[in-house]
Amino acid sequence: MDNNIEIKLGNVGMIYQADSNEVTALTGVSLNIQKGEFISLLGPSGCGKTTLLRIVADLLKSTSGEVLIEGNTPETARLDRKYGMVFQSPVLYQWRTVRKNIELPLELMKVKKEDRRARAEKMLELVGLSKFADHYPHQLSGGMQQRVGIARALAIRPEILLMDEPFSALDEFTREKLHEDLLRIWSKTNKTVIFVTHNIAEAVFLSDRVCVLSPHPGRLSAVVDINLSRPRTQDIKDSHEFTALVSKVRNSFEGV
Ligand SMILES: Nc1ncnc2c1ncn2[C@@H]1O[C@H](COP(=O)(O)OP(=O)(O)OP(=O)(O)O)[C@@H](O)[C@H]1O
Repeated sequence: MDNNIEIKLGNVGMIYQADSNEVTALTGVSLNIQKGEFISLLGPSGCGKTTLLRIVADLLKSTSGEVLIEGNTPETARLDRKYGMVFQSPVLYQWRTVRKNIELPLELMKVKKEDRRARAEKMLELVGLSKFADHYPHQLSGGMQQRVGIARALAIRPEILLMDEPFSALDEFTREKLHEDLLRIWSKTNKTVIFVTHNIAEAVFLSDRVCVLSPHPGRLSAVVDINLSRPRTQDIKDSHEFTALVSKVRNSFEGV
């Protein structure tokens, strides 16, 4: 086995039972994800992106196939706290300060107070919010709240960061800034990232590989290598290579 493979998906399928109907959300998804890789799951609404992310996270069990996280089940990986999750809405506790929101998972893990404090400080610095540690969520912009969500996910020191359309509710300017910030954080922390999106340019800008999911039924129709140099800044979007990759990804959808 390749020691560098962190996540192995073998012929993963998911059939939901909805009343008397069956919905095939995913069929035959096979993919190996390397440690430290930045992967996007890209596709239109209903192609099974969230389903696949939830299967990896052990929030759902696939109905066929196999998922291995460093050779173990997703359940083992979850219990070992290998996952950090970031959702479209950061779900912050309004009565807790930014610092206290970031400390919350550490409290649940019974991490000592001084250690919690120190880790939260480090995370605040990483996401550029040190000055806002004692603010409450409603005092922050949407982009800042999402940074708190990222800091909280990273506080438990997960190996794998699972992100479900984390920036889709943000305006274009904020989103672009967060793209660059996320890449900086990723390069500093060496996490494996699975990033769900339906935005082609976002997937190309961020990823090492873009996994294209096509609908009816949800399946992996292509995996496109994004061999753009790093670090990446917004001006890369003006390059011929970038536009060529966006076209290549767009042309790899089937039945959309
Ligand atoms: N709990 C459920 N019961 C029945 N069908 C479901 C359930 N959850 C999802 N589905 C169906 O499975 C398919 C894939 O859904 P999923 O949410 O994974 O897609 P998605 O690509 O993440 O979509 P979106 O971009 O809109 O979030 C869809 O047809 C959806 O209707």
